[in-house]
Amino acid sequence: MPQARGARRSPRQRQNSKNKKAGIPAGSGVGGANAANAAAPTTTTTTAAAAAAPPTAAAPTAAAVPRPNSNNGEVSVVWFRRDLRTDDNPALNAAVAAGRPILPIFIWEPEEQGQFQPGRGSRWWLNRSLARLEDDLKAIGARLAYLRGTTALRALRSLFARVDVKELFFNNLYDAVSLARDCSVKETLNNEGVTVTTFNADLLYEPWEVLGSGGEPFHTFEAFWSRMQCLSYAPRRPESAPARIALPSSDVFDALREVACTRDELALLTEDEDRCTESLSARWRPGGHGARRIFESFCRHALESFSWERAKVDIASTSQLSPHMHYGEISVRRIYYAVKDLEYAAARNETRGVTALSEEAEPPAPYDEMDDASTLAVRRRRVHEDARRTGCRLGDDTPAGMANMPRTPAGAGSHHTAGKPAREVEGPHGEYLRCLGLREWSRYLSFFYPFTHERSLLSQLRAVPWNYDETMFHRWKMGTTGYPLVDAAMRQLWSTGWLHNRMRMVVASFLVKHLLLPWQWGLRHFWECQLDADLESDVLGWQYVSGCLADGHTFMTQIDLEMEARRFDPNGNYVRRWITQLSRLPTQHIHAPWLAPTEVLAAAGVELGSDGGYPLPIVDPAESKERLQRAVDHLRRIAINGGQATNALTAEVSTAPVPPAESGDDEVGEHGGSVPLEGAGSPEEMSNSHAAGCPSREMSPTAAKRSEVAAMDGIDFGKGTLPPTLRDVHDDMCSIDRMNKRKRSSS
Ligand SMILES: Cc1cc2nc3c(=O)[nH]c(=O)nc-3n(C[C@H](O)[C@H](O)[C@H](O)COP(=O)(O)OP(=O)(O)OC[C@H]3O[C@@H](n4cnc5c(N)ncnc54)[C@H](O)[C@@H]3O)c2cc1C
Repeated sequence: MPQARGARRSPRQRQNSKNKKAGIPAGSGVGGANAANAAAPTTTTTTAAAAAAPPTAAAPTAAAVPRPNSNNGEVSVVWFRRDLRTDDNPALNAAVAAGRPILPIFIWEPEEQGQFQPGRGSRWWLNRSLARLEDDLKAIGARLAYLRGTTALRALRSLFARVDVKELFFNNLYDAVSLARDCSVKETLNNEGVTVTTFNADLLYEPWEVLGSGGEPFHTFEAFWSRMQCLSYAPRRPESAPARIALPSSDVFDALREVACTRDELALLTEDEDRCTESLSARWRPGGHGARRIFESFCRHALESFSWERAKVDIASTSQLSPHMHYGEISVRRIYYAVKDLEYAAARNETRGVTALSEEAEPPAPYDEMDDASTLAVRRRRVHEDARRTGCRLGDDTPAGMANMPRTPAGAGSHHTAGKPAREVEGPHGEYLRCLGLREWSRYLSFFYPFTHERSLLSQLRAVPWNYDETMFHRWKMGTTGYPLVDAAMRQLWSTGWLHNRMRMVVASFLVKHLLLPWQWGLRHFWECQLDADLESDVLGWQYVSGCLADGHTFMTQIDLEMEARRFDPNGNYVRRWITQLSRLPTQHIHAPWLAPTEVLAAAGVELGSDGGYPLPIVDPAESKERLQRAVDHLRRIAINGGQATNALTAEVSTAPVPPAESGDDEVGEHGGSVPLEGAGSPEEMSNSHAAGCPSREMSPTAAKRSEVAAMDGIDFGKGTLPPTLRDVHDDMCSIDRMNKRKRSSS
């Protein structure tokens, strides 16, 4: 059927035309969507998607990089980024396998990271984590070199001008900033005669391994998670650290002196910052050893009760591994297999320690791998079966393409959940594995929609009439909003650099829905303070809470602060811990001190609203609801007017009330994501592309409620324009404009 003018192309069509431009035959799978391609190394192309895709031994075209004069011997360089570990580090292991002496490097290029250069908390962590990595590398005979540059490419080129580097190895990252940088590094260096090889060390599966039946990316967590668990092969097994690394010759280190510096010279923290962050050392132990210790202790004490206690904020209910995981000090595959191992042992009534964490104690039978040849054959067969089942087209079925595939087949006895629907196979630690799934999802979203750190995924949310009130923003940051739960969390964030997920959701929702401040402001503040500041997870959290995602909170619903407080801090211990002014207030008033009788306040020594006392609420709940309602009306008018923004915010008074507060059960991604998405094109087009990829699923109660409200209002706030491929990063524009153009052209 001929495509209507202006009609939206399917992801497959887009991919094919992108491939065509890059000289890749249609259906080859590059940058696209099939399991065979997923794990196979591919040649670098010009897209950001390709930045994360490992290249094959692509014949370098020209040797344009200035080569060193001295003949100091060929070396391989391993570029450490957010994989600060020697254990399960595929880039490091591949460099060892290449057989040359190895030079491990770290590059500090904050200018290149622009507004997303690491904040105070994150730099504190990085500094200490690098020190631990130095030790770990020293233990296997290697020396970490530090480079400083305005861009990573410049730093690498100045190194390559002095040292004879044959090959550069690094592990993939998926945030928008890294994707763009890595793409240019790969392309330039490959063209200049240095082979660049990259690996997956951050995820269970690469984003392009988990796609819908039409090869399109998912846009709801449930669909993604179900598909991920249905893949017919398990995530690749973690690899041990190399026993020994060959040092380059002393000439190399002499040459290095001109370009390298010490960790102190990187000046990751100013003196003032270093002083301010002293208290962090008492609580956190950055580095691989600290990560393993935390994880083991979590497995022993909290994993068992994680599924029902994880929402409690007044106890250590979660693993608190996020900063360790952000810097890759512990591999997600180690964690995954350790948890699976415990599940498996529990199912067989065995008592087992966290064996997968210890390198000496490799897990027994079910994890045992087959020899390489049979593994490859099994994997190849499974990929074809998978492709047949899901309707995916396979790319080149070359041995080179298959060699890099995950190696644990999901055969009988394996406790990977291959081939079964997600819900059926969730074991006792399913909730914890879901958290790892959310982490994967955050990278997935960032990879396929790399504009989400700036703009809402759902396009109509880009027109919110925000209340740009800096005083309110300041009070939110300082924890002086007058709402104890919010203030306690903001003070905890300020002083410890870490927050429980529930609290992140509460303060984020308060900023967006109660104060109507832009979520990007909140993200910036989080970015500066968090020890675990992680662009992909941060974006996922903020977009989820702000109503920017198809399966997140809706924009029009406010969180019920009092209910949250009573559910997750029932005794007020959390508030008392962080707001000493309120510590003597009885529990029944601790979450709403403005409602407490004067004599109770006086007895507890609480002064409300005075200098030095606890502030009165920054906004009246009723007023904030009205303001949110006006914003919703505004968005509704835009949608009804076909995208024409009107300034008369108060001209029409909607009869639809702001829906009741959301249930406290909403963890990120918990809804089941069943609201269908619709692109700017017709519903028919969409059913051919996006929706077709999502496995059918039951509608969750929240989603059903939301659809009901939307139907009453005559508008579906779950609908939006989702640019389906990376191409949209480059030509994405406000979808309202696009919608108008399309309307004009069709009329
Ligand atoms: C507004 C907002 C901002 C956030 N910003 C960040 C951030 O900058 N960095 C960050 O790591 N997490 C962020 N999160 C996600 C989540 O809050 C943290 O990952 C979690 O609280 C970390 O605690 P934990 O290690 O004890 O997690 P656990 O519950 O023990 O989970 C284990 C691991 O799974 C991953 N994980 C769990 N939940 C999520 C999630 N919702 N999204 C992504 N990964 C998850 C983390 O790596 C975590 O360490 C944010 C959430 C929200 C709502």
